[in-house]
Amino acid sequence: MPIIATQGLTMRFPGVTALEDLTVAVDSGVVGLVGANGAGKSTLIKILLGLMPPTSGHAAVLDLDIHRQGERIRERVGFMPEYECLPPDVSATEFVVHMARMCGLPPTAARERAADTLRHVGLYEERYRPIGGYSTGMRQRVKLAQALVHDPQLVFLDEPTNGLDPAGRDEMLALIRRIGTEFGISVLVTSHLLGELERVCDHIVIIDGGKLLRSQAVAAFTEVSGTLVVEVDEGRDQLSGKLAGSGLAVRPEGRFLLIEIADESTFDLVRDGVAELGLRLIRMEQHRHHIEEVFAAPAGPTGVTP
Ligand SMILES: Nc1ncnc2c1ncn2[C@@H]1O[C@H](COP(=O)(O)OP(=O)(O)OP(=O)(O)O)[C@@H](O)[C@H]1O
Repeated sequence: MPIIATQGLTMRFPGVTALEDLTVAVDSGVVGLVGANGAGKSTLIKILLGLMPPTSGHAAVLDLDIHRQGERIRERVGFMPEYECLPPDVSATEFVVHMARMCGLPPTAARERAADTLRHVGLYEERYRPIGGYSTGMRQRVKLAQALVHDPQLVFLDEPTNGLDPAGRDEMLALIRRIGTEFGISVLVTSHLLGELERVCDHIVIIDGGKLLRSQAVAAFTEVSGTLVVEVDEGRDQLSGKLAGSGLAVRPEGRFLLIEIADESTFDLVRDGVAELGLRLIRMEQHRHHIEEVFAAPAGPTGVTP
């Protein structure tokens, strides 16, 4: 059963079409929704939560109809909004307990769930301090905790890495991956950065101007290429010369040597070359495509998969 399925979903605001004839289905796991600012990501989330009826088309979330079963969808789906929505003068604990109570949990269960969830998202002693004094990273964690506190089957995370520094982004992305794997909760996460979602998602949906550009498993985007990446501690140029002399197509790129894999013997030639020169091999692995490279290339016959 797909966790999300849309059929001809269209949303028109006066003067702007936010979504246009969007038909897509995704299975459980960590799903990335990528698009530039204004592509229609937040609009799609609001429609999927049953908060805003589309102009036309249909959609189901966890097999529940957005037109008729919005309330049941919201019982089973957590939502982390993009915008700032936290009260500054209460603590994270008070806020998340309140949200758990709003979801129908009795007082003791709400307190226990809130404590567990805040710990899972990495908020410890600071959870007793007013939210007003929190960093952006801490606020994002509180928003995430309130989305998870009622133990949903699926969470929608709208731009969770927004405003975070590189270390904060990495931590948030790792947390999102854990939600999908350790906690077993499916995730729909939006970002305008394709590269960061590639790292944590099983499947990527790309929209542009409200239209579906691509929907594909990440593994299919990042299939291994015919290039071998080799890194040695020192002696990169020496090795490059030796391998070229053995008939391999070699080119340096930064600290690495990129070598075209002719056949199985390529691996042996590299191993022997490194050993004969007495170099220290740090890395030898088959290069993987990144999603961004796929998009930089002109669309081939299999380019668009609606
Ligand atoms: N309530 C509204 N009334 C009018 N236009 C709207 C409304 N909500 C969204 N839009 C427009 O619809 C388009 C899609 O907006 P949406 O917020 O869904 O994009 P997004 O991909 O989430 O972008 P961002 O990352 O900037 O939030 C934009 O052109 C936006 O201005």
